[in-house]
Amino acid sequence: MAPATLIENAFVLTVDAQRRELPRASVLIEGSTIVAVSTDPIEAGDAVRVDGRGCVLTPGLVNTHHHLYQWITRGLAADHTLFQWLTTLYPIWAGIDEEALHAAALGGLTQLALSGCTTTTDHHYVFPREGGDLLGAEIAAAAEIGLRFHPTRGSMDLSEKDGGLPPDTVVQTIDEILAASADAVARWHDPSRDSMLRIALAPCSPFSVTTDLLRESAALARELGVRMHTHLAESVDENTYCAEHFGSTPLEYMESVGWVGPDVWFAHGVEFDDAAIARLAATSTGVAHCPTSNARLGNGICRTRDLVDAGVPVGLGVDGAASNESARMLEEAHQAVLMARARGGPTALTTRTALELATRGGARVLGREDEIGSIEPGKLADLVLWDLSTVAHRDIDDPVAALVLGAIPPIKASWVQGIQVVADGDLLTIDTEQMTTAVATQHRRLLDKAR
Ligand SMILES: Nc1nc2[nH]c(O)nc2c(=O)[nH]1
Repeated sequence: MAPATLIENAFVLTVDAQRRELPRASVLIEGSTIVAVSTDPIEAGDAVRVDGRGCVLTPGLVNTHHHLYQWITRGLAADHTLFQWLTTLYPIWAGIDEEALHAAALGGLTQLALSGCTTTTDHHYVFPREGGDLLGAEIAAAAEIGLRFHPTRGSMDLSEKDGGLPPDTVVQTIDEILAASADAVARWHDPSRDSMLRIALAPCSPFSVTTDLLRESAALARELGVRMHTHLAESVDENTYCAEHFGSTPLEYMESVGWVGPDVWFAHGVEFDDAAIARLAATSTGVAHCPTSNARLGNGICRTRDLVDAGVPVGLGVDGAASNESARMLEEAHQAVLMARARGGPTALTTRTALELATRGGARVLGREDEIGSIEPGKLADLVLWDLSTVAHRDIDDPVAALVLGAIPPIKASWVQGIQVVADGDLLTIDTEQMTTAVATQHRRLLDKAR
């Protein structure tokens, strides 16, 4: 068990139910859990002491949408629409294998950890025949880095020849997908309170999977007690596809196949209309808002204000690094504010709401609001101590403004499950130089394979 740790004299943004902000407070971690939060001195015996002066302590950020494999295909199809971008990249992604995914995941997870993320999901949906144990490779990477991980067993079964978007090389049969999904849950899913690893099922998008796969994946997920995730309402082209193929909007289609409820979350939701927002709220279906990716692909701006006002569970997501080359978690809070205000004016999203979406909002989307997402006794010790003493931050008096509107501050320390992962801006858990070399090698290898 990790030694007790006392973080002292930090500005603590609890993001708890009262949204308490404690200018000079201490937090005591014992084992995996926060045991005390106080503005009075905490008796901590021989706990390791961390000086939080000049720093702000937040809950660890929760990333609700990613495609880690894309770390090794950044910067391609830079000026394309979503459908053009996908059809350009599918043939390259068709070469992904265990080795490539392991390196890519280490790269993407490092970027997340160094931008304040302590829990991330991943939507892995490309399973080429010769790829090997792909989910196992990214699960190993997350364990090496030490992040709490919610990977999804993604899937595609509708290729171009059957009216879908992807080529034959990257789709599987329903039987293969369902067997692999059940196997992934049996091998890895840990439903316990302090779980570091939970699996969800995630057919890719309305234009890359069959209706049967959606129905059967939902039935299997509910039988196994795991969550469900997919891309939805991301672009106008997807609206057109759903209108032409199903005679409905994306959400009407998903609802018709059992895909709404508190165990479902959708990535993007740019195109949700008033009726969709009302249905999402009524069914407690979650949304992963990915502002940078939506802008990078020119898809538009999600109606965050309306989703939040309606009571929809909303978290933030960096999305894959092929559509968000930066893929830094705190940056999504910044972008969420900018995009909401570009769409809805200066009051459309406050900096504090953006911080909430990045923390307790994401925890709710992943069904972990009782365990992570705020700083309070009894919650798991997933914490980030941001150094606001730099020239970029120290004269911004409001720490939330400094964090959400300012440059991404260095991380003095972060903890996942009470174990320190980052110290003074560097990962403690892996050799980042070695990782950088492996990423470059795998990037080259994957592009060469596609030639
Ligand atoms: N932003 C993204 N949208 C997608 N839709 C789909 O089917 N795949 C993707 C993806 O990788 N990124």
